[in-house]
Amino acid sequence: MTGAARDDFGFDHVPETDQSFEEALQKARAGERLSVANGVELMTTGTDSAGIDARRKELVLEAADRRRAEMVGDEVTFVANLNNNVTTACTTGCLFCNFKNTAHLFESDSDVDHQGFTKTPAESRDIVADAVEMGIYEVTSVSGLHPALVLDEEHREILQSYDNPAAEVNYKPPEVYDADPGTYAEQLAAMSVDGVHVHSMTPEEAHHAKRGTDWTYEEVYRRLDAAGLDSAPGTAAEILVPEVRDVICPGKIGTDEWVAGMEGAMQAGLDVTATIMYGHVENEMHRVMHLDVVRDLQDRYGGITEFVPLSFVHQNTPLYDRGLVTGGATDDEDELMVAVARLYLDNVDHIQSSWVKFGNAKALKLLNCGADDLMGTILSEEITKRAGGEFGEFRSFDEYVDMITAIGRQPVERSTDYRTRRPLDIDADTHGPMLGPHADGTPLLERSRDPALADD
Ligand SMILES: C[S@@+](CC[C@H](N)C(=O)[O-])C[C@H]1O[C@@H](n2cnc3c(N)ncnc32)[C@H](O)[C@@H]1O
Ligand SMILES: Nc1c(NC[C@H](O)[C@H](O)[C@H](O)CO)[nH]c(=O)[nH]c1=O
Ligand SMILES: N[C@@H](Cc1ccc(O)cc1)C(=O)O
Ligand code: SF4
Repeated sequence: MTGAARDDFGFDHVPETDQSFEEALQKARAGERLSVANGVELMTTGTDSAGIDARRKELVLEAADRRRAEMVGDEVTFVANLNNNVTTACTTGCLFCNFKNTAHLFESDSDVDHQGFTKTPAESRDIVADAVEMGIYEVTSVSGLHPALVLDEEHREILQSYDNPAAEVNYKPPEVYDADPGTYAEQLAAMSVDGVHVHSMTPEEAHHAKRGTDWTYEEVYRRLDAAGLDSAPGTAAEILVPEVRDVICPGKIGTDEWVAGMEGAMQAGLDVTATIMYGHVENEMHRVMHLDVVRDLQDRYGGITEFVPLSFVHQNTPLYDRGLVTGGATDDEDELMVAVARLYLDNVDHIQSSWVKFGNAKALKLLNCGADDLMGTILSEEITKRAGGEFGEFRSFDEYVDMITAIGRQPVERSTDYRTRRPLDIDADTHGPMLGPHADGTPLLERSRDPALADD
């Protein structure tokens, strides 16, 4: 187990079943659909004894690795992408998050210093344009819920029509703040440089983009699509069980709302990803219940391109500061999370191993536990770094080739939706992206217009 005192929360859902580990393993090996009880048996290496059994764990990892090979083969994919976070101002206050800064600090009359930022649409465009010139295929943009951020001008008018917009619908006009983020539509349009793929608007952000209106998620995502959105990240999922959300993110949308947001995105024709953020107060039952919500959603809509296990980074977070946790997931837990995700999610093709959360060595190990994707180049990172993560903000194509060939697999540059795939020539002298609108095979940083980056 982790250092988390998980028994202290009095949860209704606990990792207990009337099933056996052996039966669950046998079903997993046979490719049969697993029940929640089966998943818990695998995730705990058996509820018949406490702690992780090393021999049983190896059997679960082996079954998941074999399933990965059957489902998607030996290629390891990654995407040439940039993270561009628009603002760190947020009013939600999730206890696992150190990315956000309390939104009122951003107001012009605040004299409290803070490390946060808000970019205007023009600033976002410049940052994305530079990365597109370097050869990226995708920009990922996730942000805090800034009170001045609205979907579009029609949304702003609706919010302004309330008697007390700040109290009723969490809206304050941009004039109150030092920097104006514009609207979501303006930000998406600004980031849509030369056809680069824009991956943005989590269900939490979509909820913010519809606050105070009777718009459906489908309608909101259609408007965002028209503004330039290409696919949506399924973060804000955390653990999709209400009793866990009550502890770690009471201000956030609930499980049903997250599902409704994802459904709306898929109804609007967008691909989505799905995530889990684990290794804090939750137990193995919660993790598997979460996988069940994702599998059910995928059965109904089929638009989830990948599942991303995000291991909780604890160092600088309120959960850790307040003593609610004493650490994150152990190596055993990370391995079993990836493996059981592969075995449980029989309808999701790709499982991501995140080097920014795990570091290179563990990320590679997880590619032998059921994962087949190694994330993206990202070029900059704020969420993990601010939480205390230590694995940097960028990986080059050369590093990707070195890492993936070191475990005997084939590196493949992918599009966000995985439909376009380019196996890399591992014998070439240098490796760079080829799929982005301006990509020509030159290594990413060599083509930067920003001298500070090019000198790296
Ligand atoms: C920081 S939020 C930004 C987007 C938006 N505000 C939202 O909540 O969807 C994106 C995701 O980062 C992840 N995250 C935040 N803090 C983290 C931490 N300390 N460790 C791991 N993941 C974290 C959470 O899964 C969260 O949903
Ligand atoms: N896993 C993390 C990601 N993943 C996003 C991917 O890089 C990519 O955008 C997605 O696969 C869609 O193509 N990004 C982070 O910033 N941090 C992560 O931990
Ligand atoms: N930005 C998120 C991760 C993420 C983004 C997009 C995705 O599709 C998946 C995961 C984080 O750092 O935690
Ligand atoms: S996870 Fe998202 S919603 Fe929660 S505090 Fe962080 S930025 Fe805000």
